[in-house]
Amino acid sequence: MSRLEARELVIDVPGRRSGQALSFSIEPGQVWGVLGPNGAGKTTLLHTLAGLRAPRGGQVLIDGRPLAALGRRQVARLLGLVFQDRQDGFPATVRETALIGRHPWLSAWQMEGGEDLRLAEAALERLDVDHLAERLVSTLSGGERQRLAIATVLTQAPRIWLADEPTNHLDLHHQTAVMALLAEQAAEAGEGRAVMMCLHDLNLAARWCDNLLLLYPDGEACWGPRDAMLEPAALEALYGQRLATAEIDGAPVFVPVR
Ligand SMILES: Nc1ncnc2c1ncn2[C@@H]1O[C@H](COP(=O)(O)OP(=O)(O)OP(=O)(O)O)[C@@H](O)[C@H]1O
Repeated sequence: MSRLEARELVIDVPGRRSGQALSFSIEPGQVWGVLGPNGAGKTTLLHTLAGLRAPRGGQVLIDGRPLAALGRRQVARLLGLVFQDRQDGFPATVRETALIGRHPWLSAWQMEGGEDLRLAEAALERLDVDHLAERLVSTLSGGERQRLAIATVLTQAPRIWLADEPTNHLDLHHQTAVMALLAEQAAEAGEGRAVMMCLHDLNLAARWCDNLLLLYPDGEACWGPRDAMLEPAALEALYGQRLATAEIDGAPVFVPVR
């Protein structure tokens, strides 16, 4: 079990005055969504929580220990990040790429073993890219790449998931499948994981997240249980966009109004 905590955290958005200090804790079993318009700082927040960017102030802690005090390998075992953008570093197949998820668990020159391969194959199958295992990543479609990125983190098997727009490029079926996977990671009996994701789709957030953090372009923020945060007037202010609201299957649905 691992909990991820932001304590008086001030993220460093270049060229912007320091925004609100963020103090929240993502508990095992919880699924948090980060909402906000383009440029609000969602990716910056996720990268700061992952220890890839220094904050202007405050701390990130895992199970009460400052991230800065943990080694990179230990962080990589505990925390997985699905990036919004990715480049092909060198030619690699889909299977080889998924296996990169095992690197935090191997020593410097250790080759992946049978169990690593089994985990990678299971993750590729779960993300519906197992039929592409021999293909070069450079030949994949946008949605296939996105599913491989998630399969790679699934192979890594972290206790904490940070996902930057995990449904980017995905068709409706795969959007739902990925949200179900992330919810399942959080809910897993006995070993629930802490999950936080940035989302642009309010309706996915309303359906799948239990806590929401709203990030405004001026650095202000608010967070809390989903139902309290899905206030139409607050969401309209967040996006500068009028919304119509309905309820389907017990969950609110938001539609932009022209
Ligand atoms: N290296 C950098 N140099 C200058 N500005 C930067 C840099 N990195 C990020 N920014 C700026 O910081 C702001 C926050 O960026 P960030 O990627 O966190 O936003 P976001 O909320 O994830 O946006 P989006 O919804 O478009 O993905 C943006 O205005 C961006 O242009």
